Amino acid sequence: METMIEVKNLCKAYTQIKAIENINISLCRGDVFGLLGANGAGKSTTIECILGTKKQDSGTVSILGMNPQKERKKLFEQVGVQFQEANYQDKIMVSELCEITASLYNTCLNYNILLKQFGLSDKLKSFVSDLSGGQKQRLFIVLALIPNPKVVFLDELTTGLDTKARREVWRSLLELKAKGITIFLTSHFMDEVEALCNKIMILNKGKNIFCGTVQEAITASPCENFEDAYLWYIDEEDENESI
Ligand SMILES: Nc1ncnc2c1ncn2[C@@H]1O[C@H](COP(=O)(O)OP(=O)(O)OP(=O)(O)O)[C@@H](O)[C@H]1O
Repeated sequence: METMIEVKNLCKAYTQIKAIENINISLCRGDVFGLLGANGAGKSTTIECILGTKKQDSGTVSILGMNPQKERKKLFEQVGVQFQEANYQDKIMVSELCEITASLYNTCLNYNILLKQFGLSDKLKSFVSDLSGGQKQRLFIVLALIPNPKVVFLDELTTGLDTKARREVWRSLLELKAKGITIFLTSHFMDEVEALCNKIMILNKGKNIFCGTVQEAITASPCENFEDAYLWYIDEEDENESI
């Protein structure tokens, strides 16, 4: 199986705390990986170190066989990233933002098709600033997909989306998975993780406390469903710490 993302012994500390410690992740073509953990567990730090926008203290990262800090330009032709808060000028239309994004890449998908897929066709001539929170979130996923990436990073995938929009995003992502795209996502919703991810990692205070499939997580816990199992892992860890 072709390895798309390989992270070895990734560590990063800030002045006050060790944000992540010895994180190892290996993802193949078509994997949908969910990085889970409470607020402050270290998910964003992990993603930023993997993308090379933060420098790790130690450990190595390879995406599509490239070093994200050294081969940025070449690598990011093939990697899509969903930004939580994009920096765009105030009065820009959806079509203009898509056009500008497309102009950054050598090869692109037709953004009109992507907008349709994510239910935004009728917003083509709207200002981005006039979109609802959920519409913006979907637009950011579209922007991440414009370069026709082999790997996409989606941070807090469906935060702020209504039930129907979430289901539509899931459906679109499963289509991407079927095409062999590797998806790295973070989410606070266990139903979403269950529906999409074939591999998960639970972080607690920067440490990997579980890595495997959703089913393995349930089986290795005393719980019957994934959300209970997730909470059990985190509580278990916190209790061990306080002993
Ligand atoms: N620039 C920074 N300087 C100092 N500490 C930081 C910095 N960024 C993050 N931290 C700390 O590192 C820890 C991990 O933060 P991180 O943002 O990676 O967590 P997260 O899992 O993404 O959280 P959330 O779900 O709230 O987005 C937290 O304790 C946070 O306070």
